[in-house]
Amino acid sequence: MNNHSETESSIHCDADKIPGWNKELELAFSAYKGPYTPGRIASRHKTVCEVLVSGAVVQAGISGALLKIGKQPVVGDFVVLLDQPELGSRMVVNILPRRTCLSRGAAGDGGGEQVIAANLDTIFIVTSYGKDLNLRRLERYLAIVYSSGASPVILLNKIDLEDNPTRLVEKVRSIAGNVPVIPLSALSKTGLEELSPYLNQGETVALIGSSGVGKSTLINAFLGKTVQKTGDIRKDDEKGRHTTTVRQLFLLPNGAVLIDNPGIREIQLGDSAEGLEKAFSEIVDAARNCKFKDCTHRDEPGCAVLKAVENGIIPEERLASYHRLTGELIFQSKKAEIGLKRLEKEKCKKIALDIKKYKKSTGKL
Ligand SMILES: Nc1nc2c(ncn2[C@@H]2O[C@H](COP(=O)(O)OP(=O)(O)OP(=O)(O)O)[C@@H](O)[C@H]2O)c(=O)[nH]1
Ligand SMILES: [Zn+2]
Repeated sequence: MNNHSETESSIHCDADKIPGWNKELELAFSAYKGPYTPGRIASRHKTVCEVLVSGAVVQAGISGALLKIGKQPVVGDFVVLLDQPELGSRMVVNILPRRTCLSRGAAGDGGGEQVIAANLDTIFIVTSYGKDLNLRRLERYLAIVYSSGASPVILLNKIDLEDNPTRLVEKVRSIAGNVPVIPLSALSKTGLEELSPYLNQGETVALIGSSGVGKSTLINAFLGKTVQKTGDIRKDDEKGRHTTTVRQLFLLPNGAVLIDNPGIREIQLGDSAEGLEKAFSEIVDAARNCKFKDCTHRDEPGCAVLKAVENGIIPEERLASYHRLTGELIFQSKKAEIGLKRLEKEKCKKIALDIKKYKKSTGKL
């Protein structure tokens, strides 16, 4: 395939610099001499990527050698491109070190983690008034975002549909700790200015949240035009139709970067132990006074967490949520372990077969 032609794309790159490029990346890239150029992944398809380079969006393939060692470029990645115009080829040959990365537990029985996007400064967890507002789901998102290394901000979209937004904002704040909770309406463009502190030049913000909460509408509002199709909500169950299909990076006129994520219906915790501790910091704090170091806060004597629940300091639902998510985490890591063991077994089998083949070919069998 000739992937060297510059593509027409909905992604705009007026800046003659790669957004988010910094000194650390410069240093990492300085190891590459010759026909190599830096770029940033704007969208990833199965075998091709759209890549922001200085002042343009280009298409590039992914080097087989890179995939072979398990490196998968994702949206937001800063990459090294090998340009060979004489061969009509442009390839992503390496991924520069990731500052932060948003992952989720991989689907299927192999366990492990799947990186969704990289090099994010802030993650907007978008939820909306109505049935989507689910504190337990927000707690899960918070744990995932904390473990990514990016800072979470909760957006409560569709305030135009709510008579008493303050009550709901307070409800969300009760589980959010120090995380900002911002009520807004993407459709009527109210409250959007509250987001400007997170959208400075060179900063990268990703949006996550269920399908239909208004992520695409929000991106369109920021860009001042329709770049992402939005879906109508089915009246009966308020579940959004899945309208966004590709995870994509958008450049705002001021040089900030927004990354949309298609509605993630079921997001698993992956390897978010640290994130979980941050999302439930009041439980972790209370647990320091438990009698036993390995207290599970279920029925042990001298459990300071259970006492805090009894005294109404920690809501019972918070502890139940913590238990449920901790259980999931243990399940995920077991799954990953089983997956690894299976992989090892397969590897051993292959080595044994190779030895057999070798012996056969040399007449030793
Ligand atoms: N009333 C109201 N409706 C909104 C608002 N924001 C978005 N919507 C509507 O909600 C529906 C879903 O919005 P989208 O922007 O497509 O949602 P999404 O989160 O991008 O969904 P996916 O692409 O499936 O992940 C559309 O019909 C929007 O017009 C808002 O602030 N108020
Ligand atoms: Zn305890």
